Amino acid sequence: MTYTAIILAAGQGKRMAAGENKQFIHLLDKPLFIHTVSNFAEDDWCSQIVLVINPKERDRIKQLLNQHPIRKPIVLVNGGKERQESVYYGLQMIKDPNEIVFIHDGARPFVMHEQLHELAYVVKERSAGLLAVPVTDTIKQKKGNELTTLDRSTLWAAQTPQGFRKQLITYAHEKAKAENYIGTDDASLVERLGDSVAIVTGSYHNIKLTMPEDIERAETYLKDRKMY
Ligand SMILES: Nc1ccn([C@@H]2O[C@H](COP(=O)(O)OP(=O)(O)OP(=O)(O)O)[C@@H](O)[C@H]2O)c(=O)n1
Ligand SMILES: C[C@](O)(CO)[C@H](O)COP(=O)(O)O
Repeated sequence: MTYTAIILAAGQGKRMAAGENKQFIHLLDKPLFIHTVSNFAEDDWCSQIVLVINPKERDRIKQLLNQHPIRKPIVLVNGGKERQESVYYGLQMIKDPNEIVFIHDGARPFVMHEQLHELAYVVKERSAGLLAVPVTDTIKQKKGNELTTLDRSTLWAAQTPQGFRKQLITYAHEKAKAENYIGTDDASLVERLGDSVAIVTGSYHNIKLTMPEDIERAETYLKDRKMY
């Protein structure tokens, strides 16, 4: 079985406050996005990679890809202002409506290949799925001054990759766009069609590097070399 990976790297990394897109932060020997792209390139089931980038960073990205050769075809695509727009532009590069497409944050370098394969099986059967983990904190909802506690046994923290048949996720994006809906992930766009999305239990190691504190944790994982 094979899939196409859309890897998103067109953000700004504001919360990381590195003074530039966090994708360029060096984790030990390589920039963050190179770790993520290499991880997918090393998965035999990944047939091609669509890397979504900020057009202003194209030259720098190409230079870094030359310095760190990737053993899979890579298509570079210009992203948009919002993550959702960036995904949409990435989807335009895939022609086969039945293709299994994994949408993945460039900021998550540690997803394990076994989980990619589990997700591919699920998408083949069910058309839509994502990696997620049960939340471990108690989650409070604050509306004005009123605090309520959500039932933790029903809560999952969504990760990426999120996988779909190309036709389904493209339709979900087009509908969201037409209705000015912006979701924080891609699965939510399919959920609002009334379609079901399957959960594959992921790993707590599949972190998204978001805040400065995440860098130390990521380097520890890389030193252990247990992650991929
Ligand atoms: N317009 C955008 C915004 C985000 N992303 C990508 O989507 C992923 C998840 O987004 P996030 O972690 O929020 O990254 P940033 O948007 O860069 O971070 P911040 O929200 O802190 O600015 C990242 O790999 C980011 O590069 C993207 O391709 N295009
Ligand atoms: C898609 C995602 O990684 C799932 O947890 C998350 O919603 C992305 O959010 P961000 O604010 O764009 O990082």
